[in-house]
Amino acid sequence: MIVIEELSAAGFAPYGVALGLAAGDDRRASEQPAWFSHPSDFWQEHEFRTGTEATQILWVIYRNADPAITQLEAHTMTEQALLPLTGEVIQIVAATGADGRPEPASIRAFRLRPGQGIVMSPGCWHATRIPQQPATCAMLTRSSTTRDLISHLSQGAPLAESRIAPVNIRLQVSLNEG
Ligand SMILES: NC(=O)N[C@@H](O)C(=O)O
Repeated sequence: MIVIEELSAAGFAPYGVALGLAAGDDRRASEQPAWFSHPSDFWQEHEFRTGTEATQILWVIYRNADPAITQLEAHTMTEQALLPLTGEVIQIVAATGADGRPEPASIRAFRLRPGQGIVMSPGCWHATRIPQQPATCAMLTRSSTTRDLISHLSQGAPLAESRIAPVNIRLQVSLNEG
């Protein structure tokens, strides 16, 4: 049973970068490019990398609330960012084990709230669930990875830029679950 954790920079570090958590003072103290003024602040959270292919913005609507996860997906050529817009999502992540499959001991689940986000490192195994209501998210990914995924999903073509692995995971969705 996997407990759903609140997102934290340290907790997500093995899988990528947590976004939207820096407190005001931390933003101002950062060495990263930033500007702070009365009308608006902007600061760099991450420089997104998609290798030699174009970076793509996807709008994604997640509707799956099933606490049982039977497969994880990993994109091998690019980072992937997920930014909840209209509601919370639960991101299940895992590192790769010595056998090249998701490492069971590394499986964790993080609650992503609007205003937060994550950047998953290339190869980060993942699946997404919603706690209740469907949620629209912005996703940054790699155009060729999306084309490759769609051809697999729609025509069964072999994956070139992603991997899918079977798993047997169950999220703890209530306190009285063991
Ligand atoms: N488009 C795309 O890559 N989607 C998946 O990675 C996903 O996690 O939804």
